[in-house]
Amino acid sequence: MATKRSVGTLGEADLKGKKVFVRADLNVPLDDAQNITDDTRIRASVPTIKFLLEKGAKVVLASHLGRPKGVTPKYSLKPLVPRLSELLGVNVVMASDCIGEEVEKLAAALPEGGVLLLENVRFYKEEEKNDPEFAKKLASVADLYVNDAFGTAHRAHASTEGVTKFLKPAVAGFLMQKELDYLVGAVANPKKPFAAIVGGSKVSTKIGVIESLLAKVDILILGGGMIYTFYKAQGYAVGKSLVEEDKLELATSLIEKAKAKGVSLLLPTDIVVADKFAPDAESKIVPATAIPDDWMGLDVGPDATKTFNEALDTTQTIIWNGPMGVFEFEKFAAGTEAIAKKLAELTTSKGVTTIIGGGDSVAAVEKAGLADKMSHISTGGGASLELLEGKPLPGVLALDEA
Ligand SMILES: Nc1ncnc2c1ncn2[C@@H]1O[C@H](COP(=O)(O)OP(=O)(O)O)[C@@H](O)[C@H]1O
Ligand SMILES: O=C(OP(=O)(O)O)[C@H](O)COP(=O)(O)O
Repeated sequence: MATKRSVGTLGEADLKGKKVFVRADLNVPLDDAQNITDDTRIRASVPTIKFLLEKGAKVVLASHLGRPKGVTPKYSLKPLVPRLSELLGVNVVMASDCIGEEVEKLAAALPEGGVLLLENVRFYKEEEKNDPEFAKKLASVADLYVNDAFGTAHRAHASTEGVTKFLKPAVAGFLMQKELDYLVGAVANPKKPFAAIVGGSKVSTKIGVIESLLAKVDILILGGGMIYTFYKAQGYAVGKSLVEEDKLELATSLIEKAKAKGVSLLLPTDIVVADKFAPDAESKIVPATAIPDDWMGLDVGPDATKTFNEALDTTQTIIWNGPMGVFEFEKFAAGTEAIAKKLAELTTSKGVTTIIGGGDSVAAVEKAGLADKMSHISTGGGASLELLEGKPLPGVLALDEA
């Protein structure tokens, strides 16, 4: 297994009075009014932080939110403060930056059992560049490091990887440990037939994962924004749908590879198209081969759902990452809801192992009220897929050995 599991964890170390830099993945979905629409990732981060507070530590909490280019108010972590404070039972103090003088002062003033939330680390381009100077600045306000950001463990960024060069010990939090324990086990030896369902909008990241998935799975179902690149590669018209022009050749070769490996690669046969990207768009169901000009595919159609369900009925293990459509808009939520229902039914009535990963996929399952019916809800979509591929997760590799 490429990602070692025996990472150091929070033990009985003397934490009293220590400043602990906790990297969490608080990348939660927010609506236009900055309300949190799914707080799964915040709730999942609570046990580690609470443990530290109960031991008398001072927590400096860091996360990214979204993919901002520079300082962008829309991606501030401020809207998370009330919910975090409520869940932790303390008044979380928020800094207006993640490094610098103000942060240093606030960190120095933290009482035992206090929490300082830093502003979005991705407001600095140095974060994603894993810049050592930036990592050093982040590290300078703490005594030790805890990484609980499983959802970001596949990124070698300053706050997930670089910072471990400056803070020792560097250990995994409870969420990180729980995710690795479950996923490494389930993925190393999946009960077969094994299916992966991949959708969502992060096409350029996820299309690369598909190649490795073909070596592991028996069935690969594609949905979401992923599919239009495949259609275009096959010569179909895709209207205004999401397409990654530079991935067309890759899509063609993936279709061929799936055939050669005997993997059943299922692309939707029908699509729900919209005349604009909006909740009140006009919509209609069309064959995947006949997407009209000026329309865009925003969900998979009912025939596709039927075919997917039949294929899933034959499986023993299913990993799902990425919604089938723009489920945030009611008109385009049916394909995603159908998958959520099918997986819940297979888990509860047939004992199929179902693993759901990714902020938005989990939000969709929560929205459908089915989260407690799945075998494992993972806080990482891309991270769980990369783990499944057998790729090392830099955020995990950087931690101390147990
Ligand atoms: N056909 C589509 N066109 C554009 N966006 C889509 C489409 N289908 C799904 N999406 C969007 O994909 C987003 C989730 O993508 P992604 O971040 O890759 O998933 P996850 O967070 O589960 O890993 C959702 O906000 C959803 O609206
Ligand atoms: O939401 C996340 O990933 P996911 O959508 O694959 O679950 C993580 O917070 C990582 O975010 P990134 O893909 O912008 O690095």
